[in-house]
Amino acid sequence: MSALPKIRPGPPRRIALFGAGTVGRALLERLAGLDEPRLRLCWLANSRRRVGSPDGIAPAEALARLQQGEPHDGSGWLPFAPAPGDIVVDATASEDLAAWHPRWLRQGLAVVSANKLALGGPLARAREIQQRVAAGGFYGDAATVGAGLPLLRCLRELRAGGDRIAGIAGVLSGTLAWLLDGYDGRDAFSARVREAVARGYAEPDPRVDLTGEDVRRKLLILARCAGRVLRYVARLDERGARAGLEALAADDALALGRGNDNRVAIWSCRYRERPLQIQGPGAGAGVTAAALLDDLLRCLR
Ligand SMILES: NC(=O)C1=CN([C@@H]2O[C@H](COP(=O)(O)OP(=O)(O)OC[C@H]3O[C@@H](n4cnc5c(N)ncnc54)[C@H](OP(=O)(O)O)[C@@H]3O)[C@@H](O)[C@H]2O)C=CC1
Ligand SMILES: N[C@@H](CC=O)C(=O)O
Repeated sequence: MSALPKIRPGPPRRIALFGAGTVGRALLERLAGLDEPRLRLCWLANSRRRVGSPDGIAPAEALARLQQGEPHDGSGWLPFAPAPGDIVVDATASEDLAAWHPRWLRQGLAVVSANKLALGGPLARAREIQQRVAAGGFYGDAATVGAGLPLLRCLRELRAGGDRIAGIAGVLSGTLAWLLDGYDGRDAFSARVREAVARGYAEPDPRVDLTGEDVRRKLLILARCAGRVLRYVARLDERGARAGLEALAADDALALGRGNDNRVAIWSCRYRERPLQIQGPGAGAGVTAAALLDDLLRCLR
């Protein structure tokens, strides 16, 4: 058994915490119990109010101080000149704040996020975050998938060891797992959903859980971490027809198209080992109108 890693000694790191809901409050409780002088809470905001103090805010008093705080516009702007070593914690589900993550990293700040919209959102943003981390930035994403289960860490360690991730399957929604576990249809499902919200399992908007959007975000984060790309693939074979999201290896034939490309592989008696492939823009007025004109001209033949 190895010894617990030592936390490096050093000056206090200032923390700016965005979000004082289920997760933000639980973090404040943990900070209050930790009594770690090197983590100094200096800034706290919810969507309406903010409170800041360069000398630090006692985590146990932070929520009471937030109630008296000044109005907050919901942006990720920090009221102090950010210094390297400062840490921003995003415990919101705010798209506006997710857009700040690359900007915070550019400012030299460390970012710790429970918000899945940064790594599970637009590709350009996720890529910039990955590039900043590769260049030495710190981005803590453990809470974004599995609420801290060592999933992303495990994938990274496998890949660092030269492994190639061939597939991932999982039950990734705590809310859906809890809603379906033992449900016998006797109680109203809506009452069960309300209880999942009260238990703090659900997203700020529980429709994000119920529609599968939360799982899609997590799958995207996992796929990006595993070096795979997501494509919505239609398959037709002797087992039947199906369509859905698939995580493909980056060099998979179906993953290579760009933009609005359709890419189709056809297996036949003739093309048994390597499929015949057709690729090109699969949507747009110009190409569609040209196809109509092709058919019109064929009528003349
Ligand atoms: N609950 C869970 O088990 C888990 C949650 N997560 C993630 O953690 C995040 C937070 O979830 P949870 O705590 O349950 O959600 P809550 O709805 O309980 O809390 C969200 C908090 O974010 C605040 N907020 C929203 N927009 C802004 C903004 N622009 N600036 C500052 N604060 C803002 C809200 O303010 P206000 O109070 O004013 O509305 C609220 O305090 C989500 O991204 C979720 O996906 C990740 C893993 C597990
Ligand atoms: N709403 C999410 C919370 C964790 O990410 C879930 O139910 O899994």
